[in-house]
Amino acid sequence: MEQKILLECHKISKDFGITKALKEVDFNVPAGRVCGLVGENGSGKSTLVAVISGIYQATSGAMEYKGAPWKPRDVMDSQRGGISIIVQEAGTIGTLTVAENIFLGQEGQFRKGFMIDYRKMNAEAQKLIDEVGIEGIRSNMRIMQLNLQQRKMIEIVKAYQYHPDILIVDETTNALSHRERQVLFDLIKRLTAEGRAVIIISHDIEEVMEYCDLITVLKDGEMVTTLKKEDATPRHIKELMVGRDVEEGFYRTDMDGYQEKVALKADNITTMQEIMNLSLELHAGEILGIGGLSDCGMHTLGKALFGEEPVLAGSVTAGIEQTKITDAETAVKNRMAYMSKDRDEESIALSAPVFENIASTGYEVNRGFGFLISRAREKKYVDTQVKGLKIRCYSSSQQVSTLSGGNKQKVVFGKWMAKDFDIIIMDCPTRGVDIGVKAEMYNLMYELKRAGKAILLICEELPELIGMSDRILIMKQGAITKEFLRSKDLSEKEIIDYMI
Ligand SMILES: Nc1ncnc2c1ncn2[C@@H]1O[C@H](COP(=O)(O)OP(=O)(O)OP(=O)(O)O)[C@@H](O)[C@H]1O
Repeated sequence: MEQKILLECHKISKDFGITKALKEVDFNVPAGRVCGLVGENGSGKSTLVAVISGIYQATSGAMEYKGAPWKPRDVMDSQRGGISIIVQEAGTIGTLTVAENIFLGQEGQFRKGFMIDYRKMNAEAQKLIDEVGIEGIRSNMRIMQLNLQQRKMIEIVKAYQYHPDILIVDETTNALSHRERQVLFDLIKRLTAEGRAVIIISHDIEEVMEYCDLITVLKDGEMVTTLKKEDATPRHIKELMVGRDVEEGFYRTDMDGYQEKVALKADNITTMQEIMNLSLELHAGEILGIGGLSDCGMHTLGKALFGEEPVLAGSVTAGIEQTKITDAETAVKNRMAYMSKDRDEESIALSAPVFENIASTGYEVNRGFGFLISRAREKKYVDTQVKGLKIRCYSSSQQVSTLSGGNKQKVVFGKWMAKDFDIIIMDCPTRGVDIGVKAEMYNLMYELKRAGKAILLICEELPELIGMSDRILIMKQGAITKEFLRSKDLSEKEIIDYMI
């Protein structure tokens, strides 16, 4: 049965200076449906939903929502009208409580004379948290006490509080663990059952195929097509996105081993939170995968190994001399590198250009005579990464905050790939990047392995862990529960049993 159309976008265009992010895009959102938006990094997905939700005004084109013209002035205006968005970027403030974040800009409803009734605000926030189905977060906690995925869950509550007719979920699932994803998809099912609609942006094509009724493909700012789920296959969608046939299975296929030499060692380490008496050895030429649910401690482990999280007992040692790693500076001196999962907060300088971000890891190697930096050498250092990773920017002087999400991630990747290191800790390195670039990143990781580098791959995607690792350590409640060796027969199911 044909569904009533809630939102119609006619010929929407959006220019940012010389960048034409959207070119006359037509897009419809029917009631009771989940609409997927897919496309390569920088194809215009976030810009389209930003126009729909009032973050940006379109350069030209028109929208109609429930039969009336739709032109929200800003996000608040859009929320009041019935369209809420969970943005890709971090959308919470660390120093405020969960409840204050949820009701930011809406505090007036809790005013009692000159005061804010925080007890009532906390109770209302808790009610919403419970309604969404989130466990383990209290409304009076400070956001800074929460990890990235928990903060993302609060953004879901923030968007949900308006009981929107259209909920937009921009690249949210890649920040969430399996359990949290389920909470979000349960919420989406409830909303669509009530006749509301959801727009999901995701690079996980299998996820899009599972949950979306309609799938719209964008390419270079243009709408390619909209397919019904029953008419789509993952391969066809990928082909439409990239513009050519995409090979399935882009992981390494070899069964090569790794060297005996230990590059990094954790000996019985315990941290303030999460890690308890954990030991591991990472070898030269090895990709050691670390998997588990998001609260298993694997992200903290990455930080602890790089000296960014205090180790209360036990020790971390690295390099030929097995130097004790107590802080990030010592880690870098011992030829270690670290890519954090929390891209915007911990991995890049958003307000700086692409050039400075990548060049920041190369001051030593790009030095000419004395302390002067060789501009030519530095330019080559940056250009190699921009070209190799196809970072979509009008020039390397573009500010990183104005890049698309996946292109920001490429900057993080490029900045570390440019540097010469022996050991790298990668926490969710392919988060938010499109399939073409993922393949390129996997290739680079394999090249690093072959060159004898030691790679610790912290990852929530089991196919990636299985496809890339020489060994996999599964963690649960801060400890290692199982070790798997590289095998062609290893299945996701076998691993999951040790995660939950
Ligand atoms: N504020 C801005 N200023 C300048 N350019 C911008 C701005 N916002 C987006 N762009 C550009 O518009 C283009 C489309 O970006 P958009 O974020 O919509 O892509 P996307 O499809 O969501 O990509 P991703 O999958 O990487 O998130 C990119 O080239 C991006 O650099």
